[in-house]
Amino acid sequence: MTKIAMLGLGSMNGAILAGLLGSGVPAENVIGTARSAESAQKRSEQYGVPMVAEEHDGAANTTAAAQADVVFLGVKPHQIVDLCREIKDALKPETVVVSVAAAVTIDMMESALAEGQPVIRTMPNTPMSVGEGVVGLAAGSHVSQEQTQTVAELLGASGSVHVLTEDQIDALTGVAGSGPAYAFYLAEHMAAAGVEMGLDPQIAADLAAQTLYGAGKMLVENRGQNDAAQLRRNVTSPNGTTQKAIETFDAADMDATIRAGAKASSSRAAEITHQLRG
Ligand SMILES: NC(=O)C1=CN([C@@H]2O[C@H](COP(=O)(O)OP(=O)(O)OC[C@H]3O[C@@H](n4cnc5c(N)ncnc54)[C@H](O)[C@@H]3O)[C@@H](O)[C@H]2O)C=CC1
Ligand SMILES: O=C(O)[C@@H]1CCC=N1
Repeated sequence: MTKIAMLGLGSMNGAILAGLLGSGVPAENVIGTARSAESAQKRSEQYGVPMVAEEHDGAANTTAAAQADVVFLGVKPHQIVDLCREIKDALKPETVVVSVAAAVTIDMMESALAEGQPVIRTMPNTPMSVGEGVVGLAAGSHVSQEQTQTVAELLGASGSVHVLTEDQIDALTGVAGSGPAYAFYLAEHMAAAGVEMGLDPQIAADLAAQTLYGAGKMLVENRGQNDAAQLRRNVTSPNGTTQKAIETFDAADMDATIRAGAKASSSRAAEITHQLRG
């Protein structure tokens, strides 16, 4: 069975790991690393996988990477290239290096690794932790179809996988990578409105959460039949309550604001790429 190393087991790698474990990958086939001993201890208790802290063992990343068939890089974008350099000589030639980082390009990683090392750039989102994620995947120059398939299958257990060209990854970041935050933002403010109108905060939060969950489920189950606009129209009675809410959103240009926000996320990814190139 595929041996997996998760270097930098924080929020995003943790979300992927939760999905992997939920899909039946045995915990003993995974090894994780974190910077601090405290964080390693916490993640080990959370997921039941062996963890090594860089703070305790300077060779934590190389030791973990050397054992793996697939290595997930889950550190911050500005740390990815250094981490590639660090593990370069420890990797088996056929080990696939999978980055989850925004903005770090395949060529940046390939240049920091041994010639011919397979690299896959992904952009996942945190709902992978509950098996409902989205992940975009772009394969580097030295990745076989079988290797892409192996990684797509690992990730596919926790969400829908879209194989894209690398120049489409930033767009996916703007819609889906950052997207859960847009939904949480909506939930925050729907609940706040409920509290302002006199509801108990816990009840208001539950109403917002369940409404977004139910609406999301309807969107998914109606794919190919009724799109988001049609489902919205189905809720909107002429001259009724929903119409008033949507008119209020339109008057504030919320449609344009949401598009601008998603594009700003995508542009920020491109800007970070530019900064990382120096
Ligand atoms: N949080 C999110 O929703 C998403 C994050 N990402 C990407 O995931 C990456 C990580 O982001 P988060 O998980 O949010 O950050 P995080 O801070 O939760 O996780 C980073 C982890 O890396 C560890 N770390 C730092 N330096 C290390 C080193 N030298 N060796 C081993 N471990 C080290 C830290 O201890 C921490 O556990 C970023 O590159 C980000 O672009 C991608 C999609 C979504
Ligand atoms: O905010 C970020 O930079 C990361 C990448 C996509 C979602 N979170």
